[in-house]
Amino acid sequence: MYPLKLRATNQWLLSSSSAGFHEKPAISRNKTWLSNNFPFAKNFARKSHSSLSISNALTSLDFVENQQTEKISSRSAANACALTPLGFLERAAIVYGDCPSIVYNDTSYTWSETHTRCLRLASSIVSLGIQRGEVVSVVAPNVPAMCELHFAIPMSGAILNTINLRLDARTISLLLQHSESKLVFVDHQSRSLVLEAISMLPLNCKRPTLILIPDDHDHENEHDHILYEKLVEEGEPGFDWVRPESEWEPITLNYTSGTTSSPKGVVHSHRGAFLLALDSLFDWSVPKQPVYLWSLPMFHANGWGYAWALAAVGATNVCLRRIDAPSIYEAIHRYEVTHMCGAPVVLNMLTNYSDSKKLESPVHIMTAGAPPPAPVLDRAESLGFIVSHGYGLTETGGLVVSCAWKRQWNELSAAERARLKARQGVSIVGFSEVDVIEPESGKSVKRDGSTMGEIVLRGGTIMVGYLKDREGTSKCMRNGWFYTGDIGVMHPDGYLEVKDRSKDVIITGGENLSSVEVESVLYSHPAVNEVAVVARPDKFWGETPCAFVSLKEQMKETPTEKEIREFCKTRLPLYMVPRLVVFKKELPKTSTGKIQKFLLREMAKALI
Ligand SMILES: Nc1ncnc2c1ncn2[C@@H]1O[C@H](COP(=O)(O)OP(=O)(O)OP(=O)(O)O)[C@@H](O)[C@H]1O
Repeated sequence: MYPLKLRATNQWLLSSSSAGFHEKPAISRNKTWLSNNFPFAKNFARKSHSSLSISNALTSLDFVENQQTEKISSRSAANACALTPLGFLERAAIVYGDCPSIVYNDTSYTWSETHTRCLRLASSIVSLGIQRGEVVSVVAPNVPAMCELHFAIPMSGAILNTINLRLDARTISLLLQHSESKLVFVDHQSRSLVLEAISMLPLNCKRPTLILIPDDHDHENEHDHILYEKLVEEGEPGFDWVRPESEWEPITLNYTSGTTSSPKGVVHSHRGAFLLALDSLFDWSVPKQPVYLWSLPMFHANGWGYAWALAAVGATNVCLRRIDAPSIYEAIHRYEVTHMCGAPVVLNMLTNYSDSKKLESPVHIMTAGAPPPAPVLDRAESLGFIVSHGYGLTETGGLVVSCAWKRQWNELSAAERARLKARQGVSIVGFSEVDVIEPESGKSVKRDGSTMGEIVLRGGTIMVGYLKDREGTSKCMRNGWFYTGDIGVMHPDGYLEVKDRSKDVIITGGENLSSVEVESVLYSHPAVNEVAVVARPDKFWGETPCAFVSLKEQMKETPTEKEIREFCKTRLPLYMVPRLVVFKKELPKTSTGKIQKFLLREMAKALI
């Protein structure tokens, strides 16, 4: 376990030998931090002088390296400035200064206003006593403050921690305690939830200060708290924001969705966030000044990195408090939305919405977060959505694999196009590598589209590590790879396809069965709304597939279990056909919209 010291940015991942930490001279701390985290810094840690600061360190390191290699210096203060996505905002204020940055109900700002508001906020956060490297949390939906805080918090030198507002008070309390959060920005609708979470903190834990983000019309309870707009008003517009001294400094702490286990605290650096933001724009071919609808919660991995990336292209951020089909369609129409992101569950919701009609202009939608069934992709495209498909984890900062589309595929039938698009694809250009490996040997599996193995990744956007969890970090980051815990196949054309999470694979009669494949077939049934296939213990086969199905409400005739099984029998080998089909009104989901298969597995077990 890392005893977390968040007070100085370069202390945050120290090893447990930090008992005498405060007596150490600054350079010694920097050396420990650098050498703990970055292999290249090992030389520096051994050789550098004790009076150097971190920013000098890189220059000094090269100086030492260059002396050894007698090469011309390649890295200097002029070219080794820390990469950070925060600079996008300064540029946006110049290039797109009078263009819309954020729109939400009756509120709208320009990029110049957003820049000034973020500087003011950042200076107020510093005035509240927040130090470089301390954690500041946000519990809010996709409202303008959420966009601003993505810049303002790290511009104050603090680490941004967005918390999923659909969590319960107990979990939020645990996250606040784990992150040692000093300040919490709270949307007025989550106020009582967060107060309850704070009341659950252990007595010896210092309570974070609460900043209320009120609604335009709701002034109740305002007097109890520091108000968001007050921080904006009182802050310095010309604040010299706190730049990272090293690009490896943490910018954000994101907790995973908790689909398979308790949420893990994933830390990303300024460097990782910068690389991901630019690469994501490039990979999706996002043009300058798109109109982007915030249908993906920003609290989910910083909206897959787009919370920062959109400033680089001067986008209009269309904020949305409620994420449901009528609100999304209304916003698309009203603001002439060009781009949006959403998990497959959102695509499914949009395509099953009874009032949905063909879009007036095409909308680019990026989907990820769970396997998108081919029939859902097909339906979305027929409505006028241009769907792109990406794959990533909280640990990768956003989407690092995507189904790069080939022009010749446009000639194929709609069903074939959807089948190809349901594959996760290839590494995005600026990332490094994706592979599927045999667990025992670590060798790449055959590129035959059927041999399953674990998906591994490497690239500049992989997290720095899990907070206070050295063991968990080294478990998934080893042998030069990040181990995803996802099972996939590699197709002969080099495209990856996710088959399951390792915990969700069903082993029946010794055969590995992909629940995702069975689900995809069930999604093509006209009466099926949502489906999840899980393992059910079986004395003879070990496990058999059990399908949990929710049906579309508007169906006049509902299918029977036998009919659903017959439907599968004509499309799947017998061993993949669910032995049992359970109809449910709704399937249990995590707060990021992922079906909680572990709960369904327990239900399936109880059905024996
Ligand atoms: N395009 C995709 N297709 C299939 N699965 C995907 C896709 N994109 C993401 N995923 C799944 O989502 C996972 C990443 O989700 P996230 O980081 O939000 O947390 P989580 O894994 O759901 O939560 P926890 O790790 O706490 O269980 C991936 O490991 C993968 O299983």
